Amino acid sequence: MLTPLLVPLLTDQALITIVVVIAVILVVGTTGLVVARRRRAELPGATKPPIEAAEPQVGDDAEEPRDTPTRTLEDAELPEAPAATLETPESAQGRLVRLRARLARSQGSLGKGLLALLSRDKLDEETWEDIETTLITADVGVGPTQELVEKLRTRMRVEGVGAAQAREILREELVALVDPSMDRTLNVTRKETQPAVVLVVGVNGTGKTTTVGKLARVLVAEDKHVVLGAADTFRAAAADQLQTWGERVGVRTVRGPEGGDPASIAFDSVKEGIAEEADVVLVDTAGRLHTKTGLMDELGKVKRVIEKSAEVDEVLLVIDATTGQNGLTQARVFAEVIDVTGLVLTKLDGTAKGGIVIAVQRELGVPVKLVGLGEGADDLAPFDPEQFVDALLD
Ligand SMILES: Nc1nc2c(ncn2[C@@H]2O[C@H](COP(=O)(O)OP(=O)(O)OP(=O)(O)O)[C@@H](O)[C@H]2O)c(=O)[nH]1
Repeated sequence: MLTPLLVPLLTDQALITIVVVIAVILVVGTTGLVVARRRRAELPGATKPPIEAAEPQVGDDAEEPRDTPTRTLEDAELPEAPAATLETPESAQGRLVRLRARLARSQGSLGKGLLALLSRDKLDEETWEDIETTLITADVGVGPTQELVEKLRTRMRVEGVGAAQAREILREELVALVDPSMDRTLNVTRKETQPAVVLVVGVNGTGKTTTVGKLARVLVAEDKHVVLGAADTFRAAAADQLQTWGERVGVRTVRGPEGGDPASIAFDSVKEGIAEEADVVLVDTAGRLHTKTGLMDELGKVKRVIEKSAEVDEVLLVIDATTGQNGLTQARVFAEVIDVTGLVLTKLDGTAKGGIVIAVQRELGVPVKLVGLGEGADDLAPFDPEQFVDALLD
């Protein structure tokens, strides 16, 4: 410390030097304190965006010494992975019973309308004409309508009139018309060395992809090992849509590039099914206008290519029940290019024209095996003639 006595003894130069030294010490000290505080404020937890590290140059020291302990996986906090919860699909049995109310709601005008007419005290010509109109309006088709009216006329004449008889006779004749003798079993049983292969076809928008997804759930509920083939390479979102359906129940989807060759994806999915020893491979195909010959021919190719490695056990044609007579025309054209083994009638919940079940079976001689009764994941049911007719008359 300089005393007032010593000050006069120092030269001006020495005095300036001492003042400068003291000033430098003060500046360095203050800066050090500020830096230390800032560092503390930047410790983890601060929400500052990360600053991109400048490339290290030759001679630069590494920021952390090499002996700093490396954080192990246990130490690092990882973001929590979303739990992959698989859904448990409803078993196929009893689905139609659950969906009966929905069917009754949409088809009420057909069943209950017929019943009301038949229960009249007097069945005159006008009433029979009304019965015919009700059936035709519900898309039963001209042939089956005339057949049914003929039978009802005879039986009502012989067995008498009245609400109770009318209901019983109508029920029996409708069931006969829907034909319970047709084999509606889905061929989804694995053979010794290969999975069952199901090809799903139809016009765009009828509900093919949705049906494949729903069907996968039906099969998973039966403990079957399923592989999905996304051979709809035409609609960009179809493969994603299918994959999402599969992931919900732990089913793998084989897919290819957008716009790729559907036949090669179908082939790959069957190959995968064989390798995984799957029970069933479900192949979704692109929707196509039945009027476009080239696209229709492509379907034949898809089937032939699959058959190089496995038999195709089911070709399910998906028909949108709301399209009425147009659905019938589609069915006819598809049946010409590929052997359809079963029909799926979708959107029966959205139309009163349930008579299409009868008409389309007649047209193709192929049974309706499944019906779609809503957009819900388990709203696809095996078709049962008796339950169907009961729902109409409820
Ligand atoms: N209400 C109702 N909607 C259904 C049913 N089945 C399918 N849909 C709906 O119909 C629409 C079309 O279904 P998709 O499965 O995409 O049809 P797609 O035939 O695969 O269509 P493309 O790939 O364009 O050929 C979707 O909105 C489905 O939710 C059903 O049974 N009832």
